[in-house]
Amino acid sequence: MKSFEALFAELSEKAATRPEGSGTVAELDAGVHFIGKKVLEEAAESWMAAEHESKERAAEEISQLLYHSQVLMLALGLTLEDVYNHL
Ligand SMILES: N=c1c2ncn([C@@H]3O[C@H](COP(=O)(O)OP(=O)(O)OP(=O)(O)O)[C@@H](O)[C@H]3O)c2ncn1[C@@H]1O[C@H](COP(=O)(O)O)[C@@H](O)[C@H]1O
Repeated sequence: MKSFEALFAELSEKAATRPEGSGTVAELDAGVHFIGKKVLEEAAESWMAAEHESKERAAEEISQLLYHSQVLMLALGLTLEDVYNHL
């Protein structure tokens, strides 16, 4: 199991070292407009899974929403603290 902080550390490392085959690097290269659409898509899929599917499916979609949100943060150069400051 991976925590939100551990995932962000992993993705930050990928963004810095740009390993071959990383989906995160590909998504960062695609840019904020592309990443924003992924965030919106996963938000919609989380909602649909919550209303019409199972708790397990909703958890899966929410995990993807968190992942794409972190990629958006990286694309903007935001840290976890930048976001936590608003919680
Ligand atoms: N948690 C995730 C994660 N969640 C989602 N995704 C990506 O987001 C895609 C899901 O969006 P899609 O729209 O393609 O999927 P979909 O067809 O809508 O699928 P569903 O939403 O219907 O299930 C997946 O194919 C992955 O590419 C993720 N990619 C990576 N991670 C984590 O990030 C780490 C680094 O990944 P890489 O950069 O690829 O090495 C990995 O170790 C993982 O832990």
